[in-house]
Order: sequence, then structure tokens, then C-alpha cells
Amino acid sequence: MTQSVGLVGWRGMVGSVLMQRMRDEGDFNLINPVFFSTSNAGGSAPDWAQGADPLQNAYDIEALKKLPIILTAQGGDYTTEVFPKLRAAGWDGIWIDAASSLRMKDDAIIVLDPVNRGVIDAALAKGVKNFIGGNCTVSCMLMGLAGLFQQDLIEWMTSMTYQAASGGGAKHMRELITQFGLLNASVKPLLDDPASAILEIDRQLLAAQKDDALPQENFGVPLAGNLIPWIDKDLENGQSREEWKAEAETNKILGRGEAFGSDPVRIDGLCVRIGAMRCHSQALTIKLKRDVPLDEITDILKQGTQWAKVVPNTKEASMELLTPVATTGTLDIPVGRLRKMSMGPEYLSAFTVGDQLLWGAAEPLRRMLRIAIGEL
Ligand SMILES: NC(=O)C1=CN([C@@H]2O[C@H](COP(=O)(O)OP(=O)(O)OC[C@H]3O[C@@H](n4cnc5c(N)ncnc54)[C@H](OP(=O)(O)O)[C@@H]3O)[C@@H](O)[C@H]2O)C=CC1
Ligand SMILES: N[C@@H](CC(=O)OP(=O)(O)O)C(=O)O
Repeated sequence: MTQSVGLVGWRGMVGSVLMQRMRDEGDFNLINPVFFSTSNAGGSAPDWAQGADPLQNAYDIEALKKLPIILTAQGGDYTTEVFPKLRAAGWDGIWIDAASSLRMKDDAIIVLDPVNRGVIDAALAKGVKNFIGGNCTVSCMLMGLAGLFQQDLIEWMTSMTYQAASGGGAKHMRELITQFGLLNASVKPLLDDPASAILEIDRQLLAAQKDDALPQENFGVPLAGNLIPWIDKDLENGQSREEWKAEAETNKILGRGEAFGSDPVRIDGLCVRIGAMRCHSQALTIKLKRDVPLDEITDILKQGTQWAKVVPNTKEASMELLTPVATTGTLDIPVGRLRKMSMGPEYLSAFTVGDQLLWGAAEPLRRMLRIAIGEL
């Protein structure tokens, strides 16, 4: 029998990407979708969902309770408010969630099935009901480097990230583009004059960046022509919460670390917001457990997941294939700049890019839904 699935957060940025992927993959032929809203109960379901009932109230515990599966991309505040009430009301269904709120709970699994299908299957068999999407940077990194983790070749790793505006949400993307436009406009007459002095353009541009009139409510400072070397909360030990997630979530996804009775893979680094739109990139320094030749590493990466695409370490290929613009809208995770570093043959350099709304957010949830209904 076709299962009913409650969909919450379907019209947000992550939700919209998820709905598109589900339509592209024919997932709506396999479920009976029930659409919820936090703001428009009684309104019409999306027009592409022919025959769907009007929107239900996403805070109505009795309505939610009727569903065997709920998938939400509504956000952490919604999860924090509704999830405990739903469980307290005796709901025993499967909860699939994009928000980070429940990720590190003991009774939750972080889902990234091309990397941890075994962990997911074991959890389902044990009766685990909470399946949460991982942090975008972590999921994209693992989709690229899965082969090295599968072969247990990584002793430790640093990840220096270049994270896109979309990680903050739709308003952040809009703010970045607005900033680009205003900055361009502030020096347009000088730009149009080939004889103008570049240092004068630079001076005026900096003045526009420092002008309080430049919209920056979302990022707090200009991002256009700038970067922000801090993402998420301050853990007050020198590390940002985004940086903490790298080791914590990677190990939980892989089923490694103290909680699983094994040594964790040590991962740390610096997370930086840059003016890209929706792809997160990261520069990785990997300390291998042993000296593995580069051609073997290439094979191992290709075998890791079918989405990992090794990019030759040339200027041309890197510029063409290893960028946010090349990767946006695709499920590919290009991995390039592979070379042994001057510190020794066990030190591997790599650079990887991933669409943080696809593998970073929507795709692991879409696939978890398929697993839950026995279709993957
Ligand atoms: N942004 C990201 O990169 C990632 C986000 N996540 C998680 O997903 C959650 C949702 O993120 P995101 O999709 O960026 O959030 P959005 O702000 O785009 O959407 C969240 C909700 O806002 C409501 N909303 C209000 N106004 C609008 C509007 N004009 N257009 C669309 N929706 C509107 C919708 O709820 P309603 O229909 O009920 O009114 C929607 O479901 C995050 O809080 C986070 O927990 C996870 C990984 C990555
Ligand atoms: N923090 C990420 C986006 C995100 O939503 O992460 P998380 O799902 O871990 O809260 C970023 O800003 O790029």
C-alpha cells in the first residue's frame, strides 16, 4: 500500500530543491504526500501536486500523528518545538529532518546512504526512528572522499572551507547579490572609463563596502568583495560550531569514535564564508596512514561513490571542472588538486566542491525517504 508522508518545509529553499529532486526521480509515484504549512493552513497544496489535499497546520500534533513518515526541511526551531510534542503524544513514525537539532542525539542517525548505508540499515533493524541530514560541508566532503574512509587510510585531516552564501539561507543569497550590484554601481562611471585609475576605483569601492547603507542585516558585514572567517556559533574554545561538526558528524556518520568503541578520525580546520552562491568548497590536508601512490588514490576515490569525480591536477581542468560554477545544480562531487605535499609522501593535498543544497541538504533526505519505504 502507498504510504502517506507528511511534508513540512517544502516551499523553503532546501524544501524546494528537495521537491524538485523528488519530482525528477518519480518519488511522488511511490508515496501519498500530505503537505503542511506553518503559515498557510487551509491554503492550496503546490500546483504541481495534482489531487493533493489543502495544506494542513504543521503545528497540529493530531494531524501529524496520523502519518507513518514525516519529512521536514522547515528548520531547527520547528523541530525543537514540534518533535518532542509529537513523540510525547505517542507518535512512533519515522522522522526525517534537514535541521541540525537532533543530529547528535543518541537515538538519531545522520543519513548519507552512499557512505553509511550499513549504519542506516542496522539502525532501522534496531527500531531507530529518527534520521537526520548531516551538515552540508561534512556530507559533501564525505561524498568526495568516501573511498579513503572506506579503506581506513586517513590518520587525520584538516579542512579549510570556502562556504557559499546559501548556507545562511535565501535571504543571505539575496543580500550578497544586492551587495554585488550596489558595489558595481558605486564605481560604474569609473569602470566605464578605460583611462580611470584603478586605485581610485579601489578607494571608492572600499568606501561603498564600509558604508552603513550597504545592506548587511543577514551577514553582519559585507560579503561581496570580502570573506567572513567564522560560521555558526562561538563554542568559546576558539572553535566555531561549524568547525566542530567536521569531526563530530563525520565520525557519527561513519559509525566511528568513542561512542562506537573505536578511535575517531581526527578532523579540524577553519570554516570561511565566501561570496559563492550555493556550492561549498574545501581545501583538505590529509595525513594518510601509509604512503599510497597517487594513481591508487585516484582509483580508491572513484570507487568510493559514483558521484566522486576525480579532476586531473592541471590548471585547465581545475579551472574548468573544480569550481562552484561548474558544480552547481549537479550531484557530482569533483575532487582535484591531488598531490603529495612537501611534508612527505603520506601528506595528501585535495580540493573538493559540492552543491550544498543537493548532497549538502536535500538528496540524503530524499534517499532516506526511499529507504524508509523500501524503494532503495
Ligand atoms: N540553507 C541551508 O543550506 C541548509 C539548511 N538546512 C536546514 O533546513 C532548514 C530550512 O532552510 P531553508 O530552506 O534555507 O529555509 P527557508 O527560510 O528558505 O524556508 C523555511 C520556511 O520558511 C517559510 N517561508 C516564509 N516565507 C517564505 C518564502 N517567501 N518562500 C519560501 N518559504 C518561506 C516556509 O514555511 P511555510 O511554508 O510553513 O510558511 C519555509 O518552509 C534550515 O533551518 C536548516 O535547519 C540544512 C542544510 C542546509
Ligand atoms: N551552517 C551551514 C548551513 C547549515 O544549515 O548547516 P547545518 O545544517 O549544520 O545547521 C552553512 O552556513 O553553510
